[in-house]
Amino acid sequence: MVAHLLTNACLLGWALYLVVRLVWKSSPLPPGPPGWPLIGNLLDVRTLADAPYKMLGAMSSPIITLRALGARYIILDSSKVAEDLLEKQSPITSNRPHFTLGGELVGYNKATGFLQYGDTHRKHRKLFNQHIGIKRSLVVFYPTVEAEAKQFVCNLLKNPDDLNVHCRRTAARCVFRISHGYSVKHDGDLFQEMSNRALHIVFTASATGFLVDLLPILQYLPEWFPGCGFHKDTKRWRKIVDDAVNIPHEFVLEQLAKGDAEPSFTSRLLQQGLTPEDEEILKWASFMMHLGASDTMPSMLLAFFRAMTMYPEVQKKAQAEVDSIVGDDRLPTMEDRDALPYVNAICMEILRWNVVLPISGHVSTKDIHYEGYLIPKGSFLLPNIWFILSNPETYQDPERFDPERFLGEHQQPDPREACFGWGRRACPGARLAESMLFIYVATALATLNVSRYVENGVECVLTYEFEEGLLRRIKPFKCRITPRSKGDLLEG
Ligand code: HEM
Repeated sequence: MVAHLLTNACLLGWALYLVVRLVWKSSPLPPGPPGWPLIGNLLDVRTLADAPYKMLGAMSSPIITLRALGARYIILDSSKVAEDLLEKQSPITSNRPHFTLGGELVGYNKATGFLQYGDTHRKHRKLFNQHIGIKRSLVVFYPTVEAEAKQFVCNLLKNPDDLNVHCRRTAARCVFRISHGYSVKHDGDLFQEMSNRALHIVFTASATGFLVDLLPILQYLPEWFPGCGFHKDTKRWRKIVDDAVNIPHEFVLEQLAKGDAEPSFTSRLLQQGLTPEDEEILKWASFMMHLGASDTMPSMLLAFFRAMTMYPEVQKKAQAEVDSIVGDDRLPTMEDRDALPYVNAICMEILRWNVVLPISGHVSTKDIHYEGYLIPKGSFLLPNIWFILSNPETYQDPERFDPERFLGEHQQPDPREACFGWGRRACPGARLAESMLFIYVATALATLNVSRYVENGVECVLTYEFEEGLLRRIKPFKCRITPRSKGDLLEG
């Protein structure tokens, strides 16, 4: 009798389980554009990789599915959806796509941004949070940022036509001092060259690694096998990346041994005493700071110069604010930040107007049931940062550079809640990036005038234009840079 009851209960339980699974699994995927036979939405995925902003917001749903080659790409087209999935469900939406060539073979899978979600990633984040994520520890680096901003405007005034080069160089210099306490000496500096080459490899490897990512078995086949020529490059690339990670780290160890180390992210952590495993984590986290900053920071500075050229009235208003608070006998510092709301609004508008990383990539590690849709385990979750920050329903006249949108009574949403991403993969360099942006912008406003470039007696008019690509870089442009009366403060 008891056995009979037990059998019935088991059968009933099993039937209930099947029904629940069926209902759960039968939820549809979020909607998406129709695909082609065999290739599905492969062409849309290609557009997504080449010029994400071209196809974004094309559908009325804030969550869209593209399907290609057996993979699902779920595009998150609103802040709410991104927050619901990446922030509120972060334990199961914080993984990264797996890269065989760039990741495993070249070694980038040890860098924060590429790590699979888990204990090692959590340790990386802890280092960032403790040392550049909170104001108390970040203040140590303010004097460095202020000194580098001053050096930047000096160099720019000597050679104003090289704006692009100066923006790249100053971002690299500033971050090297913060990460390793190393001062880049000159063009072609060994450390800087190593870092540039290693950073370049991550893009080349992800472009050429497509086939190996699709067919990981290729990594085990010999170099002479058709399609396996990548092995030759891989060994060379791995050495370049290893050097860029290890050599600056060894430099800090030497400086510490001599008692001569400039305070830096690396030196401060090494002084605490680390296990070999944690030291390895530190090396990659420090290296990752360069990758995090290398395209974003120069692009933010260029956007500032472009905006000042296009909107002279914004520049005038900001200069008046800086002059009234800072006076004319010193340069701005981080201490002035709270007293300069208009300058802060310019920085926020740069972050909204100039979205360098239009899209980021997470992977779900469990099935997710959201708003009646099923997002299966292993889907790519792609928050559409560019669209969120350019949606005309949120930001009126989005192509216009308008700091006023963040001031007064009816403020538009703060772009910092989207431009740095959401959840456990959100940018750990956000506070540092914001501080750098503020100091560079305030220092430039205090010391320079930016205006339209004049060629053959004709003023060059700039418009809102960016280059296509996975990173949305500002198109090269010319502007006129001249000193303000505070130019004498730059001496010495
Ligand atoms: C204005 C400049 C910057 C912007 C707009 C920016 C934006 C972003 C975005 C959108 C992500 C991806 C978030 C996600 O996947 O959800 C990211 C990741 C990251 N950023 Fe930044 N970033 C900036 C500057 C920096 C700087 C200066 C650093 C240096 C510390 C940095 C370090 C990183 C790292 C390490 C990651 C990977 C985080 C992880 O995977 O856990 N970023 N950033």
